[in-house]
Amino acid sequence: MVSFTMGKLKDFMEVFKVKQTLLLLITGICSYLEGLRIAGKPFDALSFLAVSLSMFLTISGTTGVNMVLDADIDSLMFRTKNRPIPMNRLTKRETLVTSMLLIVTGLVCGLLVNVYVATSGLLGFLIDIGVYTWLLKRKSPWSVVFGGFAGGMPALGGWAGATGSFGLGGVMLMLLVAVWSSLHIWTLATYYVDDYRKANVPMLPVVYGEKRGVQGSFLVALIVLFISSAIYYLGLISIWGYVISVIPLLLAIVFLAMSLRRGNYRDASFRAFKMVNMFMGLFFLLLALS
Ligand code: HEM
Ligand SMILES: CC(C)=CCC/C(C)=C/CC/C(C)=C/COP(=O)(O)OP(=O)(O)O
Repeated sequence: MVSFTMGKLKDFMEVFKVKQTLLLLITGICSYLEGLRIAGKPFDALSFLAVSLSMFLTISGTTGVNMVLDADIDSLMFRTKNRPIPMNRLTKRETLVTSMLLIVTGLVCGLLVNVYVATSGLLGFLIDIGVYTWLLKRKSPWSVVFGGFAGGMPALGGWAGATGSFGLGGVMLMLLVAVWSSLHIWTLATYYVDDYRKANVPMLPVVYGEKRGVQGSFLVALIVLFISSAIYYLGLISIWGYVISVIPLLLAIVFLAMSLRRGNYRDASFRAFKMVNMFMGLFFLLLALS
Protein backbone atom coordinates (compact mmCIF):
# COMPACT_ATOMS: atom_id res chain seq x y z
CA MET A 1 0.00 0.00 0.00
CA VAL A 2 2.77 2.43 0.97
CA SER A 3 4.76 1.79 -2.23
CA PHE A 4 1.55 2.27 -4.24
CA THR A 5 0.92 5.61 -2.49
CA MET A 6 4.54 6.71 -2.95
CA GLY A 7 4.32 5.79 -6.63
CA LYS A 8 1.10 7.79 -7.04
CA LEU A 9 2.64 10.73 -5.20
CA LYS A 10 5.67 10.65 -7.52
CA ASP A 11 3.37 10.60 -10.54
CA PHE A 12 1.37 13.57 -9.25
CA MET A 13 4.63 15.48 -8.61
CA GLU A 14 5.49 14.89 -12.28
CA VAL A 15 2.02 15.96 -13.42
CA PHE A 16 2.38 19.16 -11.38
CA LYS A 17 5.73 19.94 -13.12
CA VAL A 18 7.68 20.56 -9.90
CA LYS A 19 10.55 22.60 -11.40
CA GLN A 20 8.20 24.93 -13.27
CA THR A 21 5.82 25.24 -10.30
CA LEU A 22 8.78 26.00 -8.00
CA LEU A 23 10.06 28.86 -10.17
CA LEU A 24 6.53 30.20 -10.56
CA LEU A 25 6.19 30.09 -6.77
CA ILE A 26 9.52 31.92 -6.39
CA THR A 27 8.19 34.76 -8.56
CA GLY A 28 5.04 34.96 -6.42
CA ILE A 29 6.74 34.76 -3.02
CA CYS A 30 9.50 37.23 -3.95
CA SER A 31 6.89 39.68 -5.32
CA TYR A 32 5.04 39.33 -2.01
CA LEU A 33 8.18 40.11 0.02
CA GLU A 34 9.07 43.06 -2.24
CA GLY A 35 5.49 44.35 -1.98
CA LEU A 36 5.78 44.30 1.83
CA ARG A 37 9.04 46.30 1.63
CA ILE A 38 7.63 48.91 -0.74
CA ALA A 39 4.39 49.24 1.26
CA GLY A 40 6.40 49.43 4.51
CA LYS A 41 4.33 46.61 5.98
CA PRO A 42 5.56 44.12 8.62
CA PHE A 43 5.96 40.43 7.76
CA ASP A 44 2.86 38.47 8.78
CA ALA A 45 3.48 34.70 8.88
CA LEU A 46 -0.19 33.71 8.45
CA SER A 47 -0.72 35.96 5.45
CA PHE A 48 2.58 34.77 3.91
CA LEU A 49 1.54 31.14 4.42
CA ALA A 50 -1.93 31.69 2.93
CA VAL A 51 -0.57 33.47 -0.15
CA SER A 52 2.16 30.85 -0.71
CA LEU A 53 -0.28 27.96 -0.26
CA SER A 54 -2.82 29.64 -2.56
CA MET A 55 -0.25 30.02 -5.33
CA PHE A 56 1.24 26.54 -4.88
CA LEU A 57 -2.19 24.88 -5.05
CA THR A 58 -3.60 26.92 -7.96
CA ILE A 59 -0.39 26.59 -10.02
CA SER A 60 -0.13 22.84 -9.39
CA GLY A 61 -3.83 22.29 -10.11
CA THR A 62 -3.70 24.38 -13.29
CA THR A 63 -0.68 22.42 -14.53
CA GLY A 64 -2.55 19.19 -13.79
CA VAL A 65 -5.56 20.29 -15.87
CA ASN A 66 -3.18 21.27 -18.68
CA MET A 67 -1.67 17.76 -18.55
CA VAL A 68 -5.13 16.17 -18.83
CA LEU A 69 -6.07 18.30 -21.86
CA ASP A 70 -2.68 17.79 -23.55
CA ALA A 71 -2.39 14.03 -22.96
CA ASP A 72 -2.87 13.29 -26.67
CA ILE A 73 -0.12 15.74 -27.68
CA ASP A 74 2.14 14.49 -24.88
CA SER A 75 1.91 10.89 -26.14
CA LEU A 76 3.27 12.02 -29.53
CA MET A 77 6.28 14.01 -28.31
CA PHE A 78 9.62 12.45 -27.28
CA ARG A 79 9.97 15.02 -24.51
CA THR A 80 6.58 14.26 -22.91
CA LYS A 81 5.57 10.72 -23.99
CA ASN A 82 6.66 9.14 -20.69
CA ARG A 83 4.49 11.40 -18.57
CA PRO A 84 2.05 9.70 -16.11
CA ILE A 85 -1.16 10.11 -18.17
CA PRO A 86 0.20 8.96 -21.58
CA MET A 87 1.85 6.05 -19.72
CA ASN A 88 -1.45 5.19 -17.94
CA ARG A 89 0.14 5.56 -14.50
CA LEU A 90 -2.57 8.13 -13.72
CA THR A 91 -6.05 8.34 -15.23
CA LYS A 92 -7.37 11.60 -16.71
CA ARG A 93 -10.26 11.42 -14.24
CA GLU A 94 -8.18 11.14 -11.04
CA THR A 95 -5.80 13.83 -12.31
CA LEU A 96 -8.65 16.20 -13.22
CA VAL A 97 -10.52 15.67 -9.93
CA THR A 98 -7.34 16.13 -7.86
CA SER A 99 -6.30 19.20 -9.87
CA MET A 100 -9.70 20.88 -9.58
CA LEU A 101 -9.74 20.21 -5.81
CA LEU A 102 -6.30 21.84 -5.50
CA ILE A 103 -7.43 24.86 -7.54
CA VAL A 104 -10.60 25.40 -5.47
CA THR A 105 -8.65 25.03 -2.20
CA GLY A 106 -6.01 27.42 -3.52
CA LEU A 107 -8.61 30.03 -4.47
CA VAL A 108 -10.21 29.80 -1.01
CA CYS A 109 -6.78 30.31 0.60
CA GLY A 110 -6.32 33.34 -1.64
CA LEU A 111 -9.70 34.78 -0.59
CA LEU A 112 -8.63 34.47 3.05
CA VAL A 113 -5.96 37.12 2.28
CA ASN A 114 -7.85 39.35 -0.19
CA VAL A 115 -9.88 39.21 -3.39
CA TYR A 116 -6.88 40.26 -5.51
CA VAL A 117 -4.87 37.14 -4.63
CA ALA A 118 -7.84 34.93 -5.53
CA THR A 119 -8.48 36.91 -8.74
CA SER A 120 -4.88 36.46 -9.92
CA GLY A 121 -5.12 32.73 -9.24
CA LEU A 122 -8.38 32.47 -11.17
CA LEU A 123 -6.96 34.54 -14.05
CA GLY A 124 -3.88 32.28 -14.13
CA PHE A 125 -6.12 29.24 -14.47
CA LEU A 126 -8.43 30.83 -17.10
CA ILE A 127 -5.57 32.18 -19.25
CA ASP A 128 -3.46 29.01 -19.04
CA ILE A 129 -6.32 26.56 -19.65
CA GLY A 130 -8.85 28.67 -21.56
CA VAL A 131 -6.72 30.95 -23.70
CA TYR A 132 -3.48 28.97 -24.11
CA THR A 133 -4.17 25.25 -23.78
CA TRP A 134 -7.73 25.07 -25.15
CA LEU A 135 -7.98 27.98 -27.60
CA LEU A 136 -4.53 28.77 -29.04
CA LYS A 137 -1.83 26.14 -28.45
CA ARG A 138 -3.05 23.86 -31.28
CA LYS A 139 -3.92 26.74 -33.65
CA SER A 140 -1.54 29.71 -33.36
CA PRO A 141 2.27 30.29 -33.36
CA TRP A 142 1.54 33.26 -31.08
CA SER A 143 -0.20 31.16 -28.38
CA VAL A 144 2.49 31.73 -25.77
CA VAL A 145 2.42 35.53 -26.25
CA PHE A 146 -1.07 35.41 -24.71
CA GLY A 147 -0.56 32.31 -22.51
CA GLY A 148 2.48 33.94 -20.95
CA PHE A 149 0.19 36.23 -18.94
CA ALA A 150 -0.88 33.15 -16.97
CA GLY A 151 2.77 32.84 -15.98
CA GLY A 152 2.74 36.45 -14.77
CA MET A 153 -0.21 35.93 -12.40
CA PRO A 154 1.76 34.59 -9.39
CA ALA A 155 3.93 37.73 -9.41
CA LEU A 156 0.81 39.94 -9.57
CA GLY A 157 -0.97 37.92 -6.89
CA GLY A 158 2.04 37.91 -4.59
CA TRP A 159 2.35 41.70 -4.82
CA ALA A 160 -1.40 42.11 -4.18
CA GLY A 161 -1.21 39.75 -1.20
CA ALA A 162 1.34 42.06 0.42
CA THR A 163 0.06 45.50 -0.60
CA GLY A 164 -3.70 44.90 -0.87
CA SER A 165 -3.96 45.92 -4.55
CA PHE A 166 -2.56 45.45 -8.07
CA GLY A 167 0.01 48.28 -7.90
CA LEU A 168 2.46 49.48 -10.60
CA GLY A 169 5.20 47.29 -9.13
CA GLY A 170 3.01 44.21 -9.31
CA VAL A 171 1.97 44.96 -12.89
CA MET A 172 5.60 45.52 -13.97
CA LEU A 173 6.71 42.23 -12.37
CA MET A 174 3.74 40.44 -13.98
CA LEU A 175 4.68 41.96 -17.36
CA LEU A 176 8.30 40.82 -16.98
CA VAL A 177 7.24 37.19 -16.45
CA ALA A 178 4.51 37.34 -19.11
CA VAL A 179 6.88 38.61 -21.82
CA TRP A 180 9.72 36.33 -20.60
CA SER A 181 7.42 33.32 -21.12
CA SER A 182 7.63 33.74 -24.92
CA LEU A 183 11.44 33.73 -24.69
CA HIS A 184 11.26 30.71 -22.34
CA ILE A 185 9.11 28.62 -24.67
CA TRP A 186 10.39 29.78 -28.07
CA THR A 187 13.97 28.82 -27.15
CA LEU A 188 12.71 25.43 -25.97
CA ALA A 189 10.45 24.98 -29.00
CA THR A 190 13.32 25.82 -31.40
CA TYR A 191 15.40 23.08 -29.75
CA TYR A 192 12.47 20.61 -29.86
CA VAL A 193 11.12 21.82 -33.23
CA ASP A 194 10.90 18.29 -34.73
CA ASP A 195 9.00 17.08 -31.65
CA TYR A 196 6.45 19.88 -31.88
CA ARG A 197 6.09 19.37 -35.64
CA LYS A 198 5.40 15.62 -35.09
CA ALA A 199 2.64 16.54 -32.61
CA ASN A 200 1.22 19.22 -34.96
CA VAL A 201 1.75 21.97 -32.37
CA PRO A 202 2.22 25.19 -34.41
CA MET A 203 4.91 26.79 -32.23
CA LEU A 204 6.69 29.75 -33.87
CA PRO A 205 9.74 27.77 -35.10
CA VAL A 206 7.47 25.01 -36.46
CA VAL A 207 5.46 27.47 -38.57
CA TYR A 208 8.18 29.96 -39.58
CA GLY A 209 11.38 27.90 -39.20
CA GLU A 210 14.19 27.68 -36.67
CA LYS A 211 15.86 30.94 -37.75
CA ARG A 212 12.60 32.83 -37.09
CA GLY A 213 12.40 31.02 -33.75
CA VAL A 214 15.82 32.40 -32.82
CA GLN A 215 14.99 35.85 -34.17
CA GLY A 216 11.75 35.90 -32.17
CA SER A 217 13.58 34.77 -29.03
CA PHE A 218 16.30 37.39 -29.59
CA LEU A 219 13.74 40.20 -29.96
CA VAL A 220 11.81 39.11 -26.85
CA ALA A 221 15.07 38.85 -24.88
CA LEU A 222 15.78 42.52 -25.69
CA ILE A 223 12.25 43.46 -24.51
CA VAL A 224 12.78 41.45 -21.29
CA LEU A 225 16.08 43.34 -20.80
CA PHE A 226 14.21 46.64 -21.21
CA ILE A 227 11.42 45.70 -18.77
CA SER A 228 13.94 44.47 -16.18
CA SER A 229 15.80 47.80 -16.53
CA ALA A 230 12.52 49.68 -15.98
CA ILE A 231 11.93 47.63 -12.81
CA TYR A 232 15.40 48.66 -11.63
CA TYR A 233 14.62 52.35 -12.35
CA LEU A 234 11.39 51.93 -10.36
CA GLY A 235 13.65 51.13 -7.41
CA LEU A 236 12.31 47.60 -6.91
CA ILE A 237 15.68 45.86 -7.28
CA SER A 238 19.15 47.05 -6.22
CA ILE A 239 21.90 47.74 -8.78
CA TRP A 240 23.89 44.66 -7.72
CA GLY A 241 20.77 42.48 -7.80
CA TYR A 242 19.95 43.76 -11.29
CA VAL A 243 23.51 43.40 -12.68
CA ILE A 244 23.99 39.84 -11.31
CA SER A 245 20.62 38.59 -12.56
CA VAL A 246 20.97 40.15 -16.02
CA ILE A 247 24.27 38.34 -16.75
CA PRO A 248 22.59 35.03 -17.83
CA LEU A 249 20.05 37.04 -19.87
CA LEU A 250 22.90 38.82 -21.68
CA LEU A 251 24.59 35.45 -22.25
CA ALA A 252 21.36 34.14 -23.80
CA ILE A 253 21.25 37.20 -26.07
CA VAL A 254 24.85 36.54 -27.16
CA PHE A 255 24.15 32.82 -27.81
CA LEU A 256 21.10 33.71 -29.93
CA ALA A 257 22.88 36.53 -31.82
CA MET A 258 25.87 34.30 -32.61
CA SER A 259 23.63 31.51 -33.85
CA LEU A 260 22.07 33.92 -36.36
CA ARG A 261 25.56 34.13 -37.93
CA ARG A 262 26.62 30.49 -37.38
CA GLY A 263 23.30 28.70 -38.01
CA ASN A 264 23.52 26.45 -34.92
CA TYR A 265 19.96 27.41 -33.98
CA ARG A 266 19.02 24.36 -31.86
CA ASP A 267 21.92 24.05 -29.46
CA ALA A 268 22.15 27.85 -29.08
CA SER A 269 18.43 27.88 -28.24
CA PHE A 270 18.78 25.13 -25.65
CA ARG A 271 21.66 26.95 -23.95
CA ALA A 272 19.64 30.16 -24.10
CA PHE A 273 16.65 28.32 -22.53
CA LYS A 274 18.74 27.36 -19.51
CA MET A 275 20.17 30.89 -19.24
CA VAL A 276 16.78 32.63 -19.35
CA ASN A 277 15.41 30.31 -16.65
CA MET A 278 18.44 31.16 -14.50
CA PHE A 279 17.80 34.87 -15.15
CA MET A 280 14.19 34.56 -13.97
CA GLY A 281 15.11 32.74 -10.76
CA LEU A 282 18.02 35.08 -9.95
CA PHE A 283 16.03 38.25 -10.72
CA PHE A 284 13.19 37.43 -8.33
CA LEU A 285 15.42 36.02 -5.56
CA LEU A 286 17.66 39.12 -5.67
CA LEU A 287 14.57 41.34 -5.92
CA ALA A 288 13.41 39.99 -2.55
CA LEU A 289 16.92 40.12 -1.05
CA SER A 290 17.84 43.63 -2.19
C1 HEM B 1 2.78 30.12 -21.33
C2 HEM B 1 3.81 30.06 -20.53
C3 HEM B 1 4.69 28.84 -20.40
C4 HEM B 1 4.81 27.74 -21.16
C5 HEM B 1 4.03 27.41 -22.44
C6 HEM B 1 5.82 26.90 -20.56
C7 HEM B 1 6.23 25.67 -21.07
C8 HEM B 1 7.27 24.93 -20.57
C9 HEM B 1 7.75 23.71 -21.15
C10 HEM B 1 7.21 23.09 -22.42
C11 HEM B 1 8.75 23.24 -20.37
C12 HEM B 1 9.56 21.95 -20.53
C13 HEM B 1 8.93 20.97 -19.58
C14 HEM B 1 9.43 19.56 -19.78
O1 HEM B 1 10.20 19.31 -20.71
O2 HEM B 1 9.01 18.71 -18.98
C15 HEM B 1 8.92 24.16 -19.29
C16 HEM B 1 9.83 24.00 -18.30
C17 HEM B 1 9.99 24.91 -17.28
N1 HEM B 1 9.25 26.06 -17.09
FE1 HEM B 1 7.80 26.79 -18.28
N2 HEM B 1 6.30 27.48 -19.44
C18 HEM B 1 5.62 28.66 -19.30
C19 HEM B 1 5.78 29.57 -18.30
C20 HEM B 1 6.70 29.42 -17.29
C21 HEM B 1 6.88 30.38 -16.24
C22 HEM B 1 6.09 31.68 -16.14
C23 HEM B 1 7.85 29.89 -15.42
C24 HEM B 1 8.45 30.45 -14.18
C25 HEM B 1 8.36 31.72 -13.85
C26 HEM B 1 8.31 28.63 -15.98
C27 HEM B 1 9.29 27.84 -15.44
C28 HEM B 1 9.75 26.67 -15.97
C29 HEM B 1 10.85 25.89 -15.42
C30 HEM B 1 11.69 26.22 -14.19
C31 HEM B 1 10.99 24.77 -16.24
C32 HEM B 1 12.00 23.62 -16.10
C33 HEM B 1 13.21 24.05 -16.89
C34 HEM B 1 14.27 22.93 -16.96
O3 HEM B 1 13.85 21.77 -17.07
O4 HEM B 1 15.44 23.27 -16.89
N3 HEM B 1 7.59 28.37 -17.11
N4 HEM B 1 8.00 25.20 -19.44
C1 LIG C 1 -1.76 31.57 -10.70
C2 LIG C 1 -1.73 30.54 -11.75
C3 LIG C 1 -2.70 29.41 -11.67
C4 LIG C 1 -0.86 30.63 -12.77
C5 LIG C 1 -0.62 29.62 -13.80
C6 LIG C 1 0.89 29.57 -14.05
C7 LIG C 1 1.29 28.51 -15.02
C8 LIG C 1 0.93 27.10 -14.74
C9 LIG C 1 2.01 28.87 -16.09
C10 LIG C 1 2.53 27.90 -17.08
C11 LIG C 1 1.90 28.16 -18.41
C12 LIG C 1 1.81 26.95 -19.26
C13 LIG C 1 0.77 27.03 -20.25
C14 LIG C 1 2.62 25.86 -19.14
C15 LIG C 1 2.42 24.57 -19.90
O1 LIG C 1 2.79 24.74 -21.18
P1 LIG C 1 2.78 23.48 -22.17
O2 LIG C 1 1.49 22.71 -22.05
O3 LIG C 1 3.12 24.03 -23.51
O4 LIG C 1 3.97 22.60 -21.60
P2 LIG C 1 4.28 21.04 -21.88
O5 LIG C 1 4.47 20.87 -23.35
O6 LIG C 1 5.55 20.78 -21.09
O7 LIG C 1 3.11 20.26 -21.34
